[in-house]
Amino acid sequence: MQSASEQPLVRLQGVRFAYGERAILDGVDLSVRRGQVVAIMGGSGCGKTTLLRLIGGQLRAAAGQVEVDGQELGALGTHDLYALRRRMGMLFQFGALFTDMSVFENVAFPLREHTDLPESMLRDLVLMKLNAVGLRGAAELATSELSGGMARRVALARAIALDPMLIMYDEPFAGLDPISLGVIGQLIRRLNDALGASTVMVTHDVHESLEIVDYVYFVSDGKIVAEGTPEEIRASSDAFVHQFINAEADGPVPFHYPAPAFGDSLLRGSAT
Ligand SMILES: Nc1ncnc2c1ncn2[C@@H]1O[C@H](COP(=O)(O)OP(=O)(O)OP(=O)(O)O)[C@@H](O)[C@H]1O
Repeated sequence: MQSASEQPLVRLQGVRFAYGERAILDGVDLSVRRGQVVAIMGGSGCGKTTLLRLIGGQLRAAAGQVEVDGQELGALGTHDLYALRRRMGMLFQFGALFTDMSVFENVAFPLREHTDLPESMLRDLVLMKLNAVGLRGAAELATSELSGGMARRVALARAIALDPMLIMYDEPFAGLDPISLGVIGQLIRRLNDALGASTVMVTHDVHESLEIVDYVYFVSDGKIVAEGTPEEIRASSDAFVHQFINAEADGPVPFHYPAPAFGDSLLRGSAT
């Protein structure tokens, strides 16, 4: 039997999920070992965010198991699920900040919500988190005074405010210039290691991610179609991986939505 420290922090086995009749995931196996930064990649709409929401317990699998820190989410009651969720930091697309609060108050928010810390301790903690993302000096700024890259860093500081064991990011690089993108990538890695946490991130930025992650899963058609370390991914001869990392328009994922031959459509004088 594996000891707790050898057990993956996150383990999905045979996970199926559907929105109504529409199957999104079908037999997904995936695991995140403690201390790892893992990327989930795949085309638009393939179910990456859905995977994060299943791990975060906001959605329940229709079949299979989702385990976090040895606990099977499907078996947890609301109270235990909330307790587990408190130990996860989540930064969903663009990590919207509260615009009517200062940088300091944005990071303080989860601490005020979930703890009864005295104000002086709370202040020290917020400043430590802001320091970790290089923005201690920006504590009193309004969110309107931040650049896009700075706002993302504040969102990161907020996501780690409660020292999570698992940090999840959905498209952490979206909309960033190349320099901020590099800064955020390095921060994701550094914060993970400094906190002794594990990280799962959903991203389209293959090259940035391969620099900082330990392992990558590729999702397509509801399944994991490829996986490996960055070295294995770079060396992979798998057609899907090749298409994805070289940003080719056509490959196993076709450029064209299925349609009758173009000539037939034109002859019929219809768009289909
Ligand atoms: N609440 C919902 N109800 C019904 N369908 C949904 C819902 N949320 C998402 N979907 C559909 O499920 C599929 C998977 O969505 P998901 O957001 O997980 O994809 P994704 O891989 O994260 O996409 P993207 O990279 O474009 O963000 C999409 O086709 C989406 O349209």
